[in-house]
Amino acid sequence: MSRRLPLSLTLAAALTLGGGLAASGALFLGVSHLEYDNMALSFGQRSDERVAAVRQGIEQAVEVLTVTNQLFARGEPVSRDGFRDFTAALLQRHRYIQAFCFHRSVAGNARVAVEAELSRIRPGTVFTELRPDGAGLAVAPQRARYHVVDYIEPMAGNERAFGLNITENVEVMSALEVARGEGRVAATSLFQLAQDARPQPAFELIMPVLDRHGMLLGDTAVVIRGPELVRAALDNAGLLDARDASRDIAVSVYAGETAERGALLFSTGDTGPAAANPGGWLDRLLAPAHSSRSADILRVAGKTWRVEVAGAARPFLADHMASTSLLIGGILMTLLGAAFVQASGQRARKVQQLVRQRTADLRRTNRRLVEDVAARERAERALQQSEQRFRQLVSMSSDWYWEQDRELRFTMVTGGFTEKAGIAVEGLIGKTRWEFVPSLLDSDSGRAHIAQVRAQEPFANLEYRTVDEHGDTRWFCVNGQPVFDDAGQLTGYRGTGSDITERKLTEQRVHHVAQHDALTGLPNRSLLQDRLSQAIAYANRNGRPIWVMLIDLDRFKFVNDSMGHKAGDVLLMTVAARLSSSLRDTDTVARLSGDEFVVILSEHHDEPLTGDIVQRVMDSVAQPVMLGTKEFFVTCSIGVAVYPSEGTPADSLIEHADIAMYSAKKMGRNNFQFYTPAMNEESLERVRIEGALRNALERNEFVLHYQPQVDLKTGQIVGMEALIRWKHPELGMVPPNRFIGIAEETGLIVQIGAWVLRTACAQNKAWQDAGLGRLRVAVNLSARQFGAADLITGLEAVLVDTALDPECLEIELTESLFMSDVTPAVELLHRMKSLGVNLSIDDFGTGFSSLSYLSRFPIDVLKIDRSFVADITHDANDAAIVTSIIALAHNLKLAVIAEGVETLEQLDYLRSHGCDEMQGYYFSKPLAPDDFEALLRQRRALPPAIPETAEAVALPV
Ligand SMILES: Nc1nc2c(ncn2[C@@H]2O[C@@H]3COP(=O)(O)O[C@H]4[C@@H](O)[C@H](n5cnc6c(=O)[nH]c(N)nc65)O[C@@H]4COP(=O)(O)O[C@H]3[C@H]2O)c(=O)[nH]1
Repeated sequence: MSRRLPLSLTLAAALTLGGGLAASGALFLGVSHLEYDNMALSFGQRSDERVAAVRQGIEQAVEVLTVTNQLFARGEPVSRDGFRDFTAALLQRHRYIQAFCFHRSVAGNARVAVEAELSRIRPGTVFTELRPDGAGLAVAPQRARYHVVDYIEPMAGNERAFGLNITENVEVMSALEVARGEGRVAATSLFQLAQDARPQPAFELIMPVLDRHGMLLGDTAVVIRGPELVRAALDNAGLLDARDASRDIAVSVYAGETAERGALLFSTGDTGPAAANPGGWLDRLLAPAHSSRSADILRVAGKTWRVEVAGAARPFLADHMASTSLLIGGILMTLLGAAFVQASGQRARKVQQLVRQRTADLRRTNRRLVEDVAARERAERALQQSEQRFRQLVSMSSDWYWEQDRELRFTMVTGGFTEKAGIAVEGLIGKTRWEFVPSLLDSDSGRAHIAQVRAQEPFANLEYRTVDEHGDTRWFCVNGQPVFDDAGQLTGYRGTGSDITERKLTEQRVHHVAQHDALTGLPNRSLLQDRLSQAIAYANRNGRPIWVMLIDLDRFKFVNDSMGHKAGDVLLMTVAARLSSSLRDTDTVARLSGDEFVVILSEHHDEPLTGDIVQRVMDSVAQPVMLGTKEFFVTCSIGVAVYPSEGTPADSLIEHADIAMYSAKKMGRNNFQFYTPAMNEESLERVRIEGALRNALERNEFVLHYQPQVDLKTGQIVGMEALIRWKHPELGMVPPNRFIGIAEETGLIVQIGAWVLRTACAQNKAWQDAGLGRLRVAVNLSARQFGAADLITGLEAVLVDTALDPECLEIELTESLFMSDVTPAVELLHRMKSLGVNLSIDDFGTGFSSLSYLSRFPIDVLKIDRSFVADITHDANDAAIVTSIIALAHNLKLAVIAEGVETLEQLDYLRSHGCDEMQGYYFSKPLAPDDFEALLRQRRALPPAIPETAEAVALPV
């Protein structure tokens, strides 16, 4: 790489330098010529000013003399005092005047008189003349005529001139002649002023004084100090002012046409030819013709005056500042311009290099940029797609997206919040969540949320409730997390929200369903427990008792079975409504199960708890109910447990109410009982029974008793019902009513029932084998057994094993077995019937829902429940029911057997209405097998009926 010398000029720089210098020089010359012209013009003006001032000064002196001459020319005598006063003012004003004089023309013979006159003014005054050698004064010789100084002012300083004769002064006299000839003021040549201590050139202006006839009386003259006149004239014109540049200019005044030294009147400097060009060599070089010198000739007072003016030498710069500045500035600018061009050129080369480098760099950068742009475009596309996906997802999802600022105020809510939440976004923007939903400030979850966001923590699943624009309640669920900047400062929150109103409503419905009975809408067992806990807490707080009532409908089973489930449901709903309306709103009515209801009564100060409340409940239930077209009367049994009371812990209230209710039922239904500890004993006994029952079979504690069934026509025993008895070693003989229900509840009835069936069949076969007659044995079949899968096979096996003729076996079924689902029950009955056994319906009339089903059932016998039989002789209703059952059975070709016959009246009634058989204490109680066998052997019988009383249906045997 070649190295360039630092001083090597570029062509552009050299051209700039050359051009700039040439232009600067040309400009300098042009401007300097203008400056010279200006200088000449200025000098001319100043010179003219000075010439005019000199002229004016001399003319002013002429004017003064002319005025003074008028004083004497009037022809009137002029007093010496008047002359003094007259001239005093003029002398004061015109200081260059040496003296005012009046020369009187005096004849030679009048010399003495005049000298005497003058001596009076100034003693010793005589006529004097200048010596011819000019050395002082001498007494004038005798002349024919004198021209003496008669008046002179001021006297002081001019005393020697007083009485001076001037006839011998050629200069003065010739001037007088000129003045007399021209009739105006004339000036003398210069002379040295004799009376002045400091000799200076002076001249005299003179003007003749003539009488009326033109005779010369004398003349007036003014002696003038020449330099002072010129100085005063210049001064009056302001040309000697120190501020004026008078020092720059010299003025010379000559009394004459030429500049002779002897004629020099006044001078401030050299104004000769040497001052023609006062500048230096540069001026001579630049403007050789330039001159600052002038010479003017004036003609004043009959004399020529030469006024020369010359400019003083001045530094070149004083008059050429502009051109010089221009030149220097031009040179500097040229140098700077050249330097700039030089630098620019060098920089341009560097820039070129740099540009090449940068271009290469730029190409590389550009390639990278193109790659970056492509990558960025890909990233932006991906971001757009991502954002589009996000927006689509948000719009499709039930969620919305929200953002808050650092003050936790909403700044944005997207994702169709308005459509999804039913609330305008504007109502949310600018508010905090708790300003939007003030209830958050009052709830535990709300306060916890506020503390959480103030601690700048994320939060999730915050659920709260608000009201939309239609006034509907809406539930929201929101999640959020804080947003921080790079410095870790919180900038806000963002998150998602969703409308969970449907879910909440579903939850509420589920919760309601979970806690309420579907049929009656009353609280169920679960909610009952909650309400009970609250009531107990209330009781504990206030010291007031609560009552828990367990209400069980009497004979609901009958309604349900006889009228169908729908009627049963209607009844339950009616009772539920009546219970609710008969109690206060603060009391709880719940459905426990089936036909069991629980009421919680809390005592209030205005209404103590009394038995009247219970009675009121019973009365409300006991109102007639319309089920379809029929009117029913339903009663209920109520057990009441009181809290607090001895022996009833809080968690046993319902159990104790249940025990009390059982007690009420046992007392004959439509009744209520308060729980007592004794009732609990019975309950405990149930528990004991249940425990003992599990071992009873193994321990052979069961036995069967048999109750004879008698044909009402023949009076003969035609069969017997097998009734189980339990001989417990401690409890003694336990009747079936005390343990059959428990056995059914526990399922033990299936095994017990199988034992009964086998034992009864075996016993019957044994008695038949013993020749005690072809009897029929009736065995109760419980609902649990009826539903057992091995019912048919078990029955078959028993018949096979005992070899009893199936016709000698009667299975007693209850109506409720068929009510839940008729079709499978009918099928099962047919399969049982196909084995050859007889089927009877026990307790008929207490629960059958639809008699029309009877025709579909393959049954043989209807057993009239003993509750109807008990009152047939007293109660027309029951009698009518029994009559109807008998008629119905016979219409269906079924036999009818009445159980619970205890009196002859009952027997007669039944017999008279065509009942086929009877069973009851009137004939025999259930008997132990030995006793029953003895009865058979005795051949005990009823008196036979009168044959024509009724159409009978033969019972199978
Ligand atoms: N007041 C009165 N009662 C009379 C009269 N005649 C008979 N009885 C009683 O009436 C009940 C008739 O039996 P049930 O209706 O089948 O009613 C039976 C039956 O439902 C059930 N039961 C008895 N034994 C069995 C059994 O082996 N299996 C099943 N599943 N249930 C049984 O226990 C119930 C009660 O049986 P028991 O106490 O033996 O009571 C028997 C019997 O002693 C009378 O003139 N007046």
